[in-house]
Amino acid sequence: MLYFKINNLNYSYDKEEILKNINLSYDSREFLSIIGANGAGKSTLLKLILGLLDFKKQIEFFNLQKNEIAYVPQQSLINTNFNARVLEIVLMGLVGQKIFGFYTKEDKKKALKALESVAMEEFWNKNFNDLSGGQRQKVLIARALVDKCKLLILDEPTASVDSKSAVQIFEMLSALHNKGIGIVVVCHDINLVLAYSDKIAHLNKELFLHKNDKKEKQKSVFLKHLYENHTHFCDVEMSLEHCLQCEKKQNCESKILNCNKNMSKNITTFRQNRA
Ligand SMILES: Nc1ncnc2c1ncn2[C@@H]1O[C@H](COP(=O)(O)OP(=O)(O)OP(=O)(O)O)[C@@H](O)[C@H]1O
Repeated sequence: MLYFKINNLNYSYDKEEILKNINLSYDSREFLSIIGANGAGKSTLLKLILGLLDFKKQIEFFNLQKNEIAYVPQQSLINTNFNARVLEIVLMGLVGQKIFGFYTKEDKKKALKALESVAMEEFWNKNFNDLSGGQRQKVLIARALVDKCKLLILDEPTASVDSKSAVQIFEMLSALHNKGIGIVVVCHDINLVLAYSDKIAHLNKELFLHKNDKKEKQKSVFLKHLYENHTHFCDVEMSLEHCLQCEKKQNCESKILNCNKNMSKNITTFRQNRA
C-alpha cells in the first residue's frame, strides 16, 4: 500500500543545499533502507518526512495519518540523565494523549505488549540506564510501537551496538515488517542493509535507488559469515586465555597472530567474492 511520495524535493539550511531533486515513493510492503556518508542529509530527509522540519510541500501521504508514523531517533540524541524504568520509557510513547504519571491499567498493558513485541518484557521494571546499548534500542523501538503505528522510521538503530545485537534488531524489524508495519531505516552497516532491505536509497545530495531482489540470498550468506567468524573469534579468545596462562607464551602468541591473520584474510575473501 502506497504510504508517501516525494516529488522533486530540494532542501537547504540557510544557503547550504542539502537535498537536491529527491524523488521517492514508499510502499508499506517494502523494507526501505537509506544509506549515505556522514552529512549526506539522511536525518534531514527523515525529519522532512516526519514533518519535524517546516517544509514538506513536495511530500504527499496516502493511507496514513500523521499519528500512525512512529520515529526512533539516533540513540546518541536521547538524554538518559534521568532515572526512569523501562515501562515508563515505553509509556512515554503515549505522550500527547496523556499527562505523565496518569496512566491507566490499559496503557500499562499496551506498554507491556509493545515490550513483548521486541522480546524485552522481562526488563519492564529495570532502570533504563542499567541496560546495554542494544537493549535500550529495543526499548526505544517498543516506545515507538506502543501507540498505533503503521510506519516505523528509525535513524541508525544499530549505531553503537555489537554485531550480534545489530542482527537481532534487524531480525526484529523484519518480523514487525512481516506483521504489516512499514519500515524506513537509516543504517551505515551495508551488510545488514543488503541482507534485510527490499529497496535501498543511497543519498549523496541526490538520491539513487536500488531494488534489492537478492535479499534472501544475501541474508543467508551474511548470517553464515557472521556465525563462522563469531565461532572463530571465540576460538581466538579461548586461545588467548590459554596463552596468558601458558609458560611458552611465545609460541601461543604467534599461533594467535596467525589465527588473526587468517580471520582477516577470510573476511577480505568473502568481501571480494560478494563484490
Ligand atoms: N539544523 C541545522 N542547521 C544547519 N545545518 C544543519 C542542521 N542540521 C543538519 N545540518 C547540516 O546538514 C547536513 C546534513 O545533515 P544530516 O544530519 O541530515 O546528515 P546525515 O546524513 O544524517 O549525517 P550522519 O550520518 O552523520 O548522521 C550536514 O552538513 C549538517 O551539518
